Amino acid sequence: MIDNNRIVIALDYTNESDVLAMVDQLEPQSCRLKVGKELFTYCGPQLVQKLIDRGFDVFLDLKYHDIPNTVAGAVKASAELGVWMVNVHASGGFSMMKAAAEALKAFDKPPLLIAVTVLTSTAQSDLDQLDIPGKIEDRVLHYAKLAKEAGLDGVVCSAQEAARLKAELGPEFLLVTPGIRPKGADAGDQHRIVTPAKAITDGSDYLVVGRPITKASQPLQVLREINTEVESSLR
Ligand SMILES: O=C(O)c1cc(=O)[nH]c(=O)n1[C@@H]1O[C@H](COP(=O)(O)O)[C@@H](O)[C@H]1O
Repeated sequence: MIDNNRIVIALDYTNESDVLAMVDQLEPQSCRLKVGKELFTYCGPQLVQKLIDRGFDVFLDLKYHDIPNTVAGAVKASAELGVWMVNVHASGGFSMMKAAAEALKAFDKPPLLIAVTVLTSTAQSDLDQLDIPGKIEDRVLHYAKLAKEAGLDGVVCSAQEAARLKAELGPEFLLVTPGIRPKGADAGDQHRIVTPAKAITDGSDYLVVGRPITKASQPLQVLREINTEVESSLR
């Protein structure tokens, strides 16, 4: 069962003091935290451990994409760190995803393992430029089906694809959706954006939100507003 704590804050900072200045204002009951490539490269597993020790669920977003043996080892390391969620790139392929899922079988309380489908910063024109055929939403669905078959718990996608994915893959398969923008917020480099209310209504399980909160003059106020929007959409 998923609770009402649906927001995952993307801590895309460059140093520990900025992270802790933000995290000290937050409570584990009102959000989860995401550590991505930038922060992890600056501050490493020690900071992840500090966030876990403060009682937060941590999504380690390193988007592993490598040979199956290497990804299995990296996923195992993240489980040993005690994170709540970890991700791989679905485009790494079925064998790679399966190896990652297998690596977690040895753990009593493994992290949720999810696959990134097509990045929310990707537009149809980007796929065309890469000479990748087909529509984004079809590719997302195809990758999500492969991830489910490989034994993963869910996918990262845009909430624009959430309704279709929930209908095709069932309620238990988790949808983690970045590219969340409250009405009027700056899209930045994101292309496939959705409001918190629409994301929840369409079936997103967890909403990843970075800059709309972290760059706000009053981050806590924005988090509260988003949580209120989420709660009323869940009712
Ligand atoms: O895996 C992710 O978290 C991710 C996948 C994706 O498709 N798009 C995406 O934006 N993300 C991450 O989600 C966060 C979104 O941040 P904002 O655009 O600032 O809200 C960033 O930390 C991204 O690295």
